[in-house]
Amino acid sequence: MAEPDAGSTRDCDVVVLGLGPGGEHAALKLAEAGLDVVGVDEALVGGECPFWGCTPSKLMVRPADLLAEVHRADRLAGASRVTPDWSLVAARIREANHDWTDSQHVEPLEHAGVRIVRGHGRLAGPGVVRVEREGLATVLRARRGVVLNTGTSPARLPIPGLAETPYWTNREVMTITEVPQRLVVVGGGPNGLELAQVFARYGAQVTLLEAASRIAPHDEPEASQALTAVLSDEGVDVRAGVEVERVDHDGTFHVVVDGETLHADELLVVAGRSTNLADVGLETVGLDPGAATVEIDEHMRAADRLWAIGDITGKGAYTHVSRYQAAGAVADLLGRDGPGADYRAVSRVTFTDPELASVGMSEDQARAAGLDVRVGLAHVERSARGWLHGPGTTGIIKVVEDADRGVLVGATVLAPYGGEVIGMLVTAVHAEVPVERLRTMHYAYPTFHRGIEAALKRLG
Ligand SMILES: Cc1cc2nc3c(=O)[nH]c(=O)nc-3n(C[C@H](O)[C@H](O)[C@H](O)COP(=O)(O)OP(=O)(O)OC[C@H]3O[C@@H](n4cnc5c(N)ncnc54)[C@H](O)[C@@H]3O)c2cc1C
Ligand SMILES: NC(=O)c1ccc[n+]([C@@H]2O[C@H](COP(=O)([O-])OP(=O)(O)OC[C@H]3O[C@@H](n4cnc5c(N)ncnc54)[C@H](O)[C@@H]3O)[C@@H](O)[C@H]2O)c1
Repeated sequence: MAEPDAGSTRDCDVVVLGLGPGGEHAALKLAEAGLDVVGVDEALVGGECPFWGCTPSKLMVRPADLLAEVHRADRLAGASRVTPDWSLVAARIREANHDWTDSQHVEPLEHAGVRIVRGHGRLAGPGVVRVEREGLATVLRARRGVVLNTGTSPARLPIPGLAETPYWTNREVMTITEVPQRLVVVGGGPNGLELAQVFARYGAQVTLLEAASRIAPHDEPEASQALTAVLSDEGVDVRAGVEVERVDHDGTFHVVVDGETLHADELLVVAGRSTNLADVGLETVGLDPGAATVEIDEHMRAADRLWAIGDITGKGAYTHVSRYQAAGAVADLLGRDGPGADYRAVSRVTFTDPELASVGMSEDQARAAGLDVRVGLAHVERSARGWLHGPGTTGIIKVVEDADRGVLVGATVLAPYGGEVIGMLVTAVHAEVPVERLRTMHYAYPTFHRGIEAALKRLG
């Protein structure tokens, strides 16, 4: 469908400003429901996840895990040999995202009737969006309202010298064709952990720098500790509680950390994200333009004729949260009754090997919320399946109970397939299944999820 002429004014039912995973889904569903929808994006339709986030990073994780498995085969199956070849990884990423073009995202939208407008969009009052491209402005007037889904960008760290160097963010690293020999990674969150392990497995000498006192600082300390041991065993130099004082580049990166200078061929900074809210006209709808996130109610309403979804809402910077909120906003825009958004059982998975998965509250968060907390901890390597699985098996399962109510409010699984094992704990937290019922159910032998029974037995 033709793009509305730049320089024109156009009426429609809904404008979706920012087409990340949530915006894309909302635009599609609203158009399929018969509304006249305009979708606006200044870059690639589909957002961060398919082009520079989830998909390419997992296309790196999968082959890196295979390399590790082949090495483990030596001890379990027989001598094996593999020659790491990054060109296969790079080619698969390029193929998956059509060489960083977005026709595979645009076509289904246009097929459903969504009109795509390219350019930088700003709110210009309730239900109005002004899009600018190459000096021309298009004004979109939405009868029902605007869905805001502008997402995030890599946080800019105020480290002296850094901005003058050609360091990598998640954008550049997804396009590389060669693995550097020496890599420094700044940030020990999900991004840094996944990528540090990938590059170490592909032969890079990796140093991982985390400012907090431990990597994965938002996860359970037992998981951080176990994951630190895993990465260290694989040769990653894990340094937590450190400060990067300065960065210089003269063909080589020189990274000053607590007085010591590290030298690296590449520097990857994945130390958090900033929401894209500074220049979207929040003030024109009565919202604070300096806010880090947009406050929403349980139907994703943020202001008069404005719905907000995705990372900008601060409810969990994950693709599945963005899609979940999109579904809620669509239902509200279409006047359909439905349950309000519920974030008690948001799950998240860091795709290291073993996978670090969690749901709901950590022990510290539950205590801070004033709950009467009991925790149970089981070690994966001490379980039957852990022992059978052999090398590469380490981890924990930790459950957090609200003892007053006798239900789980959170859980963490660090284990092979941890992202799958967490599934039943998500159900337990979401549906508030009584711990007594969880304790008396069947757990197949010998599975990883059987470790949940062991953790439940230790609640105390
Ligand atoms: C390396 C990496 C790995 C990740 N891995 C995972 C994972 O495994 N699982 C997971 O659940 N999540 C993962 N995430 C997070 C996930 O990518 C995001 O949560 C997801 O993309 C949802 O973002 P969003 O819907 O808020 O919008 P985004 O994906 O950020 O998209 C926002 C869109 O809005 C556009 N835009 C912004 N401002 C404007 C404007 N003013 N005008 C017009 N257009 C605008 C942008 O161009 C962009 O297309 C990862 C993130 C990164 C960086
Ligand atoms: N598997 C997944 O679901 C997945 C994977 C990657 C990213 N993500 C999402 O993307 C978002 C961004 O991930 P991320 O890992 O880039 O950010 P993050 O904010 O989750 O973690 C960044 C880490 O960098 C550290 N840090 C900040 N400043 C630092 C400094 N100056 N020096 C050293 N360390 C510093 C922080 O303490 C933190 O541990 C996350 O919110 C996450 O939701 C999800």
